[in-house]
Amino acid sequence: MSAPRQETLLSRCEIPIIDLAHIGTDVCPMKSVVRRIGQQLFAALNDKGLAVLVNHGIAEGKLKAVYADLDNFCALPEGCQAQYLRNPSNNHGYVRPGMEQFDNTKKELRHSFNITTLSAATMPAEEEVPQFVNHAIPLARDLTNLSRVLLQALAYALGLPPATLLACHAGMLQGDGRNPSAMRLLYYPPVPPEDEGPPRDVAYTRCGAHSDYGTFTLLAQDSEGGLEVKLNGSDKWETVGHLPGAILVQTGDLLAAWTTNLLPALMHRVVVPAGTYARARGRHCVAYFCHPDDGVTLPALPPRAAPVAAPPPPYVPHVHLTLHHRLLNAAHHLQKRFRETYA
Ligand SMILES: O=C(O)CCC(=O)C(=O)O
Ligand SMILES: [Fe+2]
Repeated sequence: MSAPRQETLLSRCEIPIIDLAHIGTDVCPMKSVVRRIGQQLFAALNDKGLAVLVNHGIAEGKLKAVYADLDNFCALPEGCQAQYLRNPSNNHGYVRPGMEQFDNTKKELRHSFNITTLSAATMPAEEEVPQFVNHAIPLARDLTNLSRVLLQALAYALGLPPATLLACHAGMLQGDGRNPSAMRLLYYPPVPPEDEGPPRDVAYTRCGAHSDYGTFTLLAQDSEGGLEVKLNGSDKWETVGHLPGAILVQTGDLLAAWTTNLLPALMHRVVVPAGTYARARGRHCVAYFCHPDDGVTLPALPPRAAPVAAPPPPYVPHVHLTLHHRLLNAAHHLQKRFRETYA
């Protein structure tokens, strides 16, 4: 008898799907389409904390190519990988399993390659991972352009002139040190079978519970599963599931702080899937963390014309993200979170 199919948020149609057809990664999309996307995105982030983007124009092949490149990078000798280790001053580079921990009670099995600048000199060389640069740079540009569309859409939905948020995020992946946005390639290796695992008191996970630190995150994942979220207002972990070709968008800490929780930050984690077969398979994902430029002050939000369906959950700010200081201290918030999570 086959195993029962797992119910997920996607299989139950509980995550709003936003169709970006007619936009692609165009730099100059149509106003009416952007306005409609803004309304849908605002409603989804307000109600759930995440949405699914389809017809976004980023071909699946581009994702598969970087997944394979990261596999090849992870197979290099440690000494060779060491040239590309994460630089704490710009967050660019390779993060070995255990170097970044969200949950200190478990061993987090995850390889990441953070890309914060598009300079080829900072990426694996052609003779080490052929095509890494040729695949990663166009994908990073596509995800930056997609983020720019969403920033315009959000501005409309928040009642701001459409270019307002774009102007606050002008430095995304420009590599000039004024904006901490990053594209992160992730590979979660197979997890040893339970009976061959580490001593009983050490548990494995893939990524401990956290919310992301910036404005929003775009997430493309393969079909292996394991991503779980707590929807807005809920304390229950739920499995997201997989929609082929789709990209998730989820709210980060800064958008939550700026909107005083009208758009709350989404708590999420990646667990090791149950069963020997699923544990023995690796998982791949690309995350794009969209952040405002360091030092910008996000504009005050106009009062909302109509109340949203449900009042936002009470906003409990990080001490350094209080109402008075949150806008000036985005960079400070990020540095604090990096200190907490990186060994
Ligand atoms: O792998 C995933 O699906 C999520 C990764 C993640 O949450 C992160 O790197 O911040
Ligand atoms: Fe995350």
